[in-house]
Amino acid sequence: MSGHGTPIPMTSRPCGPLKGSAHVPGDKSISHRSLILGALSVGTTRVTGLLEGDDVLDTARAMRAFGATVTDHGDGNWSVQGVGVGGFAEPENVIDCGNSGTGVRLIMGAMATSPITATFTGDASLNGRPMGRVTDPLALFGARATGRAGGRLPMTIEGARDPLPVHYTVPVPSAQVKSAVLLAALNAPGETVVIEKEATRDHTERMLAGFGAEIEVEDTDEGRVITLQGQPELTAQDIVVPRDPSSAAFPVCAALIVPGSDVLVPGIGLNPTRAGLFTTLREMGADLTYENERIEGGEPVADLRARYSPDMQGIAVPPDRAASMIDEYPVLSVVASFATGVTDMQGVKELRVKESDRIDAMAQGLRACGVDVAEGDDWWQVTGLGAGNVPGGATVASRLDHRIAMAFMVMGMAAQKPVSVDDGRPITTSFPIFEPLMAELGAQLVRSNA
Ligand SMILES: O=C(O)C1=C[C@@H](OP(=O)(O)O)[C@@H](O)[C@H](O)C1
Ligand SMILES: C=C(OP(=O)(O)O)C(=O)O
Repeated sequence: MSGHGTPIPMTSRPCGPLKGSAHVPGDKSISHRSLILGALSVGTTRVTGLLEGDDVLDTARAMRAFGATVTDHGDGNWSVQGVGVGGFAEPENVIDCGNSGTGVRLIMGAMATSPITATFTGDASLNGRPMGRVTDPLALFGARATGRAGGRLPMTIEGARDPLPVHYTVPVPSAQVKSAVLLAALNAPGETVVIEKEATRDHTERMLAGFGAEIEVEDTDEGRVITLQGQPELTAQDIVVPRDPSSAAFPVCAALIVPGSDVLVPGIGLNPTRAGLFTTLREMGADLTYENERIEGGEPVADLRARYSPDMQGIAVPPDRAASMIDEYPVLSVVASFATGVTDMQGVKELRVKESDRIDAMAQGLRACGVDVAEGDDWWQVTGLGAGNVPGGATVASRLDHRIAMAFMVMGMAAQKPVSVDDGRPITTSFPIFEPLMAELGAQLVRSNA
């Protein structure tokens, strides 16, 4: 998502019951990691079900720029011929990671312990996001970063020539920071230890083990202690990417608020570090069930069935659940508008440094649609109006943020009047088939202002 060109306004009109099956695309986090670890391994990694959203396509291009051979075989089947740990070549041009925080931060980590220099940039959203959280620990390995004021992109990273292993406690709950450190540690001789006080998504740890790295994870009083031995030979793998719970959130939440709906969302990854939204919705009284629970590729997977739930109630979402649903707060706040009572979301400061300040973007949009929102630095509260009582009828700024755009499209499906966003283009960063998939279920989305 470049942010250049002409915005595409999008409107969601109140619709009849949503019915049918929603096959959402592959997991974004696992897709990025498949390409990056594939590029760092020896042999050919085959990936099935890769998310072909802009964020992941930017990572694929970046891996080519560092010397890997990345091939699109069609239908989500990709292969990556890796260069091995320490084998990255110096890119000839600037690496443009588009809208993707995960892409840029993980790739910076992956190159920071090789004797090469690379310059990174992104769109207006990514260029406003903090990178110091990644470049601080990368400096401990011996890498040097030069960027704009406040640690912003564009930024040049000069990789460490003689990297040292590190011992690092991640100061913010961020899987991107943790992963950047672990990927940098791959090319540092000796043992790197990363500690996270709050557990965040663990796809990097799981996948590193799958590619043959020596990695140990221990839950202690200090938090999760991850120990990785440097300079392993990673061996190419076959990876089947589970469907993305963060994308499943949209058809699931839409079904809960649109009268008469009954939607099945099959094959969703339910890794506990990702499934917080579904737990929260069930606590609110949502008719959301897990069917056909199973293990696929080492990850828990289920078919989610969501039915219209007119009696949901606001709850206090525990702060220690935040990391497991961090990308889902925008759409949760939409569901909360259709519940009764207050939904209280605490410990969510990280929402302010995503593709947009998501508390501010949602608060302004929800208020414009007739919903009361209170907010502080790291919390916000939505006062629900009850099923069928949300006015809607506004055009909301999507701020180069796919989750904001999709959340308001979901709201328009069940509000009294249509809801529009000024620009729907960011949606393709993570959910390129959002429009046809939701239309197939019965949503009425049009590309223009109401
Ligand atoms: O590691 C990842 O794949 C991600 C981590 C999260 O970001 P933070 O690490 O900044 O919390 C999340 O918001 C993002 O969509 C994907
Ligand atoms: C925060 C997100 O992504 P990223 O940080 O990778 O841009 C997201 O997808 O909601």
